[in-house]
Amino acid sequence: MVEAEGVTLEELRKRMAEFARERDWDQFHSPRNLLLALVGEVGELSEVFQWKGEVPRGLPDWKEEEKEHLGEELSDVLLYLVRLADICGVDLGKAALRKMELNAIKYPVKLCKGSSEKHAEINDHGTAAAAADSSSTTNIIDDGV
Ligand SMILES: Nc1ccn([C@H]2C[C@H](O)[C@@H](COP(=O)(O)OP(=O)(O)OP(=O)(O)O)O2)c(=O)n1
Repeated sequence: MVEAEGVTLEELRKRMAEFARERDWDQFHSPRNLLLALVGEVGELSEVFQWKGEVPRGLPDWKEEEKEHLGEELSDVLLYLVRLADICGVDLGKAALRKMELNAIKYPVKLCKGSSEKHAEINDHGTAAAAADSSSTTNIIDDGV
C-alpha cells in the first residue's frame, strides 16, 4: 500500500534521485534526455484522451482501469518534470509559487473574472476601460511582468 498522504514535491524529488542512483541511471538523466522523456509521456497522456471527444469533469463514465491508467500517465509526466527541474537546479515548488504570483499580477481578478481571454486582449480592454473612466484606478498591466 502506497502512503500518499501529504506527499510533497521534495519527497518526489528525493525518491526520483534515489531511484536513478540505485540503478546507476544518473548518466542517462541529462536535461535533454529528461525533457524528451517528459514530452514522450505527455504524448502517452494525450493518448488516454484521444478520440474520446470532450469528457465531463471527474470522468464519471470512465472505468476504474482507465482512471488508473490516466493516473499512471499523469504521474510519469510529473515525475519526469520533477527530475528535470532537479537536474537543472531549479526549486520547482518555489518556482511554481513565484509563477502563480506573477500570474495573479498579469491576470487581475478585476479584469479577468469570468473571462478566458488571453493577456493581450485583457490588457486592451483594461486600457480601454481605464481611458473611458478617468476616475478608474484600473491597474494597467505591465508586459514586462
Ligand atoms: N530511464 C528512465 C526510465 C524510466 N524512468 C521512470 C520514470 C517514469 O515514471 C517511468 C517511465 O517508464 P517507461 O519508460 O517504461 O514508460 P511507461 O511506464 O510509460 O511504459 P511504456 O512506455 O511501456 O508505456 O519510469 C526513469 O526515471 N528513468
